[in-house]
Amino acid sequence: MGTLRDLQFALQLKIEELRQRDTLIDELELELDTKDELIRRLQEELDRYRATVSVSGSSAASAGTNQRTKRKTVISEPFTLDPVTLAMVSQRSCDKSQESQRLIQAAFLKNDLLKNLGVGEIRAIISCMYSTSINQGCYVIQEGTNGAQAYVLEEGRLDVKKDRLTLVTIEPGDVFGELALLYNCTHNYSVSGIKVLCFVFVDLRQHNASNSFLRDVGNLKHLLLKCITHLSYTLFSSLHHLYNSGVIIRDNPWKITSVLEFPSSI
Ligand SMILES: Nc1ncnc2c1ncn2[C@@H]1O[C@@H]2COP(=O)(O)O[C@H]2[C@H]1O
Repeated sequence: MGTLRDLQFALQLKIEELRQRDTLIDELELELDTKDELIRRLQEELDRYRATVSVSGSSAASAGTNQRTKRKTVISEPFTLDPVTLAMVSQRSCDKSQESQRLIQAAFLKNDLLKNLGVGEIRAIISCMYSTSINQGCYVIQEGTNGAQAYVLEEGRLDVKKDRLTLVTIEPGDVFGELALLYNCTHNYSVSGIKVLCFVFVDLRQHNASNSFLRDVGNLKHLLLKCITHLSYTLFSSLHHLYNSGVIIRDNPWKITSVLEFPSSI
């Protein structure tokens, strides 16, 4: 049987062993964090690469239906969309030419709020968008109305107005109406034009599930939230404040520097 001194010595050895293990765990956790970050960046790179490949030229379009179908099922991590839903969405797609799809995709990729979606997710949304035309002198969006839809302009020109004053002009390939939709508030600006063609992106949060098409694609509402989670909280607060006080924020000078989770109330 060991003496008290032996036991104390054994205890110290154990304590030292535990300390070394703690240090090792800390190091491994750090390494894991670094690898997670690397994976995230590579995933972003991959998404960007896939988007570029699919946007570039019609040669990709002629590469065969099989390849395209396969690409449609690619979903970016960590925001996953149920593959079954995505498949159903794709099958029920509203027909669009390759050219229109490229125009919408490019519009999404140059929009600060939408560009962080994965390429598979952008395609899922595109497949649900439908085409509409606006007659001469019509308002596409009226200031103060609910943000139920967002649009991509296909043809023509539109004016963004506040108190009848034109602030900016929307060109083909621009997304508009997305601010009220994503901030879940009313439009702060009116948008009107002469003879335009738009693609409409419906807010799935505001439709009841009785419509089977919308019920099937109901999961896409998470994509809207994903757009918002890609903005830092500070940036969002500033934008939200400016947006609600009627200041133009679309061409904002801020850069998105970090990715933070939002409180669930947003
Ligand atoms: N500089 C701008 N400032 C604010 N809105 C703009 C600007 N340019 C285009 N818009 C669009 O005009 C839309 C009006 O409706 P929303 O406020 O929902 O979203 C707005 C934007 O999509």
